[in-house]
This record gives sequence, structure tokens and C-alpha cells, in this order.
Amino acid sequence: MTDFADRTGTGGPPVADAPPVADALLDLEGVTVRFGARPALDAVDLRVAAHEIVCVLGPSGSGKSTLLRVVAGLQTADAGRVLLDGADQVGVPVHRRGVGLMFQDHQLFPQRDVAGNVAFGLRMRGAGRTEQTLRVEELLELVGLPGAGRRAVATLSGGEQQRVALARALAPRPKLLMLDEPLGQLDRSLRERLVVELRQLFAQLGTTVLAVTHDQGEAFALADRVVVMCDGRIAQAGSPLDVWQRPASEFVARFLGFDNVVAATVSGEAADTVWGKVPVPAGSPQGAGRLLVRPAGVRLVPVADGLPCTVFARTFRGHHVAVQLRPADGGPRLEAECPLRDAPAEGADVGVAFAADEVVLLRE
Ligand SMILES: Nc1ncnc2c1ncn2[C@@H]1O[C@H](COP(=O)(O)OP(=O)(O)OP(=O)(O)O)[C@@H](O)[C@H]1O
Repeated sequence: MTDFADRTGTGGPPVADAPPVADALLDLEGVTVRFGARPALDAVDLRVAAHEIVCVLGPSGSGKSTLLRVVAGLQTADAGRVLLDGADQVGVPVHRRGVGLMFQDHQLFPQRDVAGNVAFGLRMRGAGRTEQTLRVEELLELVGLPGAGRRAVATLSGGEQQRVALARALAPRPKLLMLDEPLGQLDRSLRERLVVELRQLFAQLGTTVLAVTHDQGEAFALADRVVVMCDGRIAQAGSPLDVWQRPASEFVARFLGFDNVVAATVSGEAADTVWGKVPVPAGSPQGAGRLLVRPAGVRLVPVADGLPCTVFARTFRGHHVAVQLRPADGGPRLEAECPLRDAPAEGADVGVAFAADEVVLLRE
């Protein structure tokens, strides 16, 4: 019997690997970083095009920060190469790489005012006073803090400090801006607002961005391309839509919060599973493997017409209800996405039918 793993790219639903990036501004070739025996980065290849916004996602310890650090020159690679604008960065110190860095705790200088903070990189580069003053004004305008130059950092709100940190990172016109959990400490509504502003700002400036976040919502809202990391390797890279619609592996699916995953044997346009027959998209790879049904594809029907299940929990998610289902005959639990007014009560017995267009065959 053939595994899905052997058949990806042979006519089944496309697996969302990123297309090759032309004109890379940043190019990582087989970059490995080891701390002791275990690699924090394991032969990572990644290209970022000029003006592209790439967000790196992944669980804690998957290597996201190490990736940024190795590009910035704060960490030496044990193997592989980092190229910026085609130039190998081996031996190039941090301040000569032309990259801007903004970290989670923004690390503003508390003894300097806002202007003093924003001008920091310019001073280091030896810019004259007039240039500094003009650039600081321009940047504060850009990040929505016009005229705030003389304010003390301690008097700023978290969101305002974030904007100052951003202005400081952008001031020397870095060819690559790197953000590590840029909005990490802010509350959700402010983050949602700022992420939209950031995307607009980067588009306006044509900034190339490599950002790290553990927040999927943030990554999907900000990025042109997302990169999901697992144990120092890239598990999947692609457009937010591609990754969301077609997680390539069980790891990525579960990381994105999709838990309707089951062992399956595909034959024609249906798969045998412990949930019974599940329809699969035309052209799916045949044989044994793992299968995901996204919650939108778990349809509730009369008990007699589908897989008998009991509702054991419901979670309100704004525009829909996530209904947790326990199949009567065993097998993994299922989550269904239901419109608010159609959601069955806890304890209700329902039937489940599956929609082929929400079924994804996973690489193992
Ligand atoms: N200086 C170091 N010395 C030893 N091990 C390290 C060092 N820095 C990172 N590591 C290890 O390398 C691995 C990757 O760490 P890294 O900080 O890159 O992960 P991360 O994905 O950014 O995690 P988080 O989301 O928690 O910040 C982890 O196992 C971590 O413990």
C-alpha cells in the first residue's frame, strides 16, 4: 500500500510549499545552529524577497528567535550561509549588516526622551543634527506620534512605546527589518489594530520584514508568506491562505488548531476511517495516511443520516460556535463549526456528514 507521503506532488491536492522566491534580499542556505547536541536550527533554507513580509511561526523552542539572531549576526551559524543582497555575512558584525531589530520588550532607553530613542541608530551612524531632527520628526509622524519627541519614555503607554521602538528600528532605513514578537505584550484589541497599521506602513515604505511571532492571528494578518517551524526545521512555508487551507502535515494542522485528524485509507474519492467513509477531493493520493477534516466540513445532519455523535461541549467564537462531538462508536473527537443559531445543545445526539472540499490529506 502506498503512503500519502510517497505520493505528494503526484496529482493529489497540492501541498503548500512556497514557490521559489526571485531576487532574494535575504537568503539562508542550509543554516545550522547547535547548542550542545540538539540543533536549534537544522539546515534551514529560506529566501525572503525584497519588499516581502515573512512571518515565522512555531511553538516555543522551535528555533524562531535563533533564526532572527543568526540573520542579525548575534549568533554564529555552525554550518550554512546567510546572504544579504547576495553578500555572504560571515564575519560581518551586527551594526554593518544593515538590519533593523525590534524585540518584544522594546528595550527603549529610559533616560532618553522619545526623540533620543528614535535618533539612536542615526547617531551611531554619525548622522548630523539636522538630519537626525528631520528624520525623527518624519518617523514619529509615520508611526502616529507626531510631536512626541520631547516626551519621557516612562510617560508612554505600552502601545506608544511599541511605536517608538518601531520608529527607532526604521530610522536608519534598514534593508531588512526584523521583529521578534513585536506586539507580544500588548492587549489583543490594540494588537489587532497595530498589526493592520504595521502592514500598511511596511507597504508604504516598501520595507522587507522578517517577523517572529507565536500568534497565528498576527502572522496571518501581517504576512505575505508564513513559515511554520518545528524543531529547528521549516515544516511549511506558503501564503497565509495556502497554509491555512492546506496544512501540509499533521504537525502544522494541529499547530493551527485543527484537531480533526484521523488515520485513513483512500480509495478513489473516499477514505475509510474510524468515522466511516469520508469523501476526499478528486485526484487525492491513494492509500494509507492521515486525513484532516476542517471544522467547516463537519456538517450536522439528523442522527439517522450520518455518523452518530453526542455534543459534549460548545465554545462561542464570535460568528460561530465550535461544537465538540464524541462519536458514539469511538474514534477521535470531532469539532464542527456551526452558525450561532443552529448550534445544538450540550448532550444532544446528532449525525455528522463530511464535506470533501474541507478534507485535506496530510504529509507524514
Ligand atoms: N544561548 C542558548 N544556549 C543554549 N540553548 C539555547 C540558546 N538559545 C536557544 N537555545 C535552545 O535552542 C532552541 C531554540 O530556541 P529559540 O529561542 O530559537 O526558540 P523560539 O522558537 O524562539 O522559542 P520561544 O517562542 O520560546 O521564544 C531551544 O531548545 C532553546 O532552548
